[in-house]
Amino acid sequence: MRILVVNPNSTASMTGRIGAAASKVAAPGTEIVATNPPTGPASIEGYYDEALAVPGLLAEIDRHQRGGGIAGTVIACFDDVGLDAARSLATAPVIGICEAAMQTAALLGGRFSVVTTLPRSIPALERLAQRYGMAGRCTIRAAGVPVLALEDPASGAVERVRAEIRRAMEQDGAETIVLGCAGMADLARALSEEMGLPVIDGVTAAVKLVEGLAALGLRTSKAGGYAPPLPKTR
Ligand SMILES: O=C(O)C[C@H]1NC(=O)NC1=O
Repeated sequence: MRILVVNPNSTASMTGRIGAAASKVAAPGTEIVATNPPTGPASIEGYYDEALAVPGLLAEIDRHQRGGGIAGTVIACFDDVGLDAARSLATAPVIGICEAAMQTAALLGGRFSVVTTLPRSIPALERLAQRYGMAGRCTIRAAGVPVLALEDPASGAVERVRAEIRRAMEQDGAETIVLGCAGMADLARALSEEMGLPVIDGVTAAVKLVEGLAALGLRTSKAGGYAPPLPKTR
């Protein structure tokens, strides 16, 4: 099967790391097609960037869907940007990494903490926690690093993520940790071992969810809100 993993921001190096993390967990026979829009925000840090990223995201999904053979799509941005629109456009399942990570955390423990990048992203993620029924069992924190600092090994960003995870474990009673940025996808396994508790990345969790849904032959329902977009005729 082929799984489309779309990084909605336009930073190709981040897409490369996301695609590599996804490929590492993909089952034999699963091909990961990692892509990003050619234009749009280089990183998504708050509501304005989210809105700007949606047209490019939908164009990438449409382009690859027309090519055929896509078993499912992962929206590789922790803000789950454009998720409902993408589910309306797509025929196969569409999984946002925030929803995938939070649902996975709920299967592995009680309270969990999300560690994202900047404080300005926290309100949007709190809204998603409400939407996904997780608000009562999660704390959302920010490490205070710009998204693109994760692209620079010399930035100290990973150290700040580590320190915020430790604070979550000490202060929040976190039983699991969710990495709140697609740019952290390649950190989860090492951090799980280092911290001694499950550290969950939404990219890899979403890939396995898509594989499972595809294996069950399940697709997004078109019976209601996710019905295909209507042509606009006057
Ligand atoms: O705000 C964040 O860190 C999350 C989000 N921004 C982005 O460009 N990719 C992300 O996963």
